[in-house]
Amino acid sequence: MSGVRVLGGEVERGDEILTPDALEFVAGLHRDFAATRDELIARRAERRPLGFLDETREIREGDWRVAEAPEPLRDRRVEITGPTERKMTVNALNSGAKVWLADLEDANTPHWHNVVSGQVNLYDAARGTVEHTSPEGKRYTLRDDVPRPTIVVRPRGWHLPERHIEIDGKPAIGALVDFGLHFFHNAELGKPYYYLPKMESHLEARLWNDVFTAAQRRLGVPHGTIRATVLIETIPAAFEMDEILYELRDHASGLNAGRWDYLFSTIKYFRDAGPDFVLPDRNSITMTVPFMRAYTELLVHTCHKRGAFAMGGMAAFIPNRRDPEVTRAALAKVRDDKRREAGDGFDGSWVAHPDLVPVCAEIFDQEFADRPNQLDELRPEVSVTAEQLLDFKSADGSATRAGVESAVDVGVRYLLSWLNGNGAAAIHNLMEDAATAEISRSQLWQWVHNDVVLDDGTPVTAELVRTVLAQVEEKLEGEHLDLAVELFEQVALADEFVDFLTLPAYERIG
Ligand SMILES: CC(=O)SCCNC(=O)CCNC(=O)[C@H](O)C(C)(C)COP(=O)(O)OP(=O)(O)OC[C@H]1O[C@@H](n2cnc3c(N)ncnc32)[C@H](O)[C@@H]1OP(=O)(O)O
Ligand SMILES: O=CC(=O)O
Ligand SMILES: [Mg+2]
Repeated sequence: MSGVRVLGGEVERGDEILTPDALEFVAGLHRDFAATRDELIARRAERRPLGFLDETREIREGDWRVAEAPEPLRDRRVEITGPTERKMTVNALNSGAKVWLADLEDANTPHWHNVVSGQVNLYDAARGTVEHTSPEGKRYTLRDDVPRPTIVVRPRGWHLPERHIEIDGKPAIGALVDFGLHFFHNAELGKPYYYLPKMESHLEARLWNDVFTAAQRRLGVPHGTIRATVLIETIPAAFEMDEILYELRDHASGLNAGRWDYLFSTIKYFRDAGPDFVLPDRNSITMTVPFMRAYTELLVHTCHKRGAFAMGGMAAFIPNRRDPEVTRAALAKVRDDKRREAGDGFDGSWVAHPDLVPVCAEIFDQEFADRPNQLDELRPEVSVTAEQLLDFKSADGSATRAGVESAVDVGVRYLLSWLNGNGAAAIHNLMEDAATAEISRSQLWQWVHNDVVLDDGTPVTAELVRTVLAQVEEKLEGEHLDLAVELFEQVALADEFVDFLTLPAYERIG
């Protein structure tokens, strides 16, 4: 295992995951692909003018399809997402969903402990041996009377390092650590399925495809065993849906409309582009706003033309078992969201909480009748232009004081949770994770840097944000509060826009 050093501390059963052979496997992927990954990350900073690419016209106009879905991925009508913490792993597997998106990304803080224990839990989950006893003595075991979801793992995006593993003197790449360790230990079970986050181009999809091809060859796994669903959750990727599927066509199983990161990416890409690109308060940008609708319509159309699954996204409303009124409102809103997606042709959707599984199932059951999906809904009438995707003026609403206060409050609370190791949190009855927190802070950055004036006539300045930040700090407490406030100020206000809030935050955790 020359050239590989594990710098992270001991984690229970970590030796079963961080074996010399597994680390050698990850290092092999790193040596082959790190340079390309670095180049592609650097390319992102160019922020080219957006439009459908001339050089790939033949791919868009060509007649090709992705590989047919394997049996465990033919019916994806309800996918529950969640971190790979042990209790939640058991709960997700018992939830009745068709798929569990085991999240090493938006819902996870990549503390070394979470990275390694997440792999332990995934190992046990894949083998049906996961169980847990809570500190209060409650036993969690897998139920025999509920069909077990197919597990689809979401590794970190290309941007995050994993500095607890050093390869040839450099930090490892989070994406290759998460994928590599999972594939190495679980490929033999025949269902290495992944969700791929935050890509910005088909060249990044080509990189994943090359990683998959190499990984399968090295372990003697047949080409095409891996299946990946790509999140279309950045604005540049919306212009390359066909191309992304094409690059991954032997391994592709679908695209997902990751609405929260998509909004974040939109704000980030056009953060300094002037008033036509400024978005109003987060809660006024719903999925029926024309530019968001253009995105989901194009996604369903593209997927079904290519035989790929179109997966819906996350409504952030979550039930509260202690508050029936909150639960009733959340269920109604989630039901509306899933109804729209099912009617638009999606093949299934995401839920954040076990109590939402039946709601989503009911809607898609009705829509599918006796079909396992609706790949046959080709939506030939859909035609989406670049102008429609970029028509941000189509979002009605304004920037408000409540919007500023909520962005600061949610952003700081989320960072506090993240620093404490919980990458997803219920805040004011909404699911908040890395993607939604990115919207909070990037929106403030955009408003401050574009001289936005609130609907009550107040200009949004750094000073205003700092004043609200001080008020929020007063209300909160917790071990890492100072750090959460400091990080929030940096990611919301620093002159040089921070690409991802998780980058500086990661520097500060163990
Ligand atoms: C933008 C995106 O990327 S979306 C995808 C990423 N985000 C996510 O995956 C978020 C997933 N959801 C969650 O993490 C959680 O639901 C939260 C943090 C929002 C709320 O969690 P809690 O406050 O624990 O909710 P609540 O108290 O209602 O939970 C009730 C039970 O359901 C379990 N539960 C809640 N959500 C989940 C889930 N997603 N998966 C598995 N179990 C869950 C809890 O563990 C708890 O179990 P228990 O009764 O055995 O103790
Ligand atoms: O990952 C999903 C999103 O909405 O972001
Ligand atoms: Mg996301």
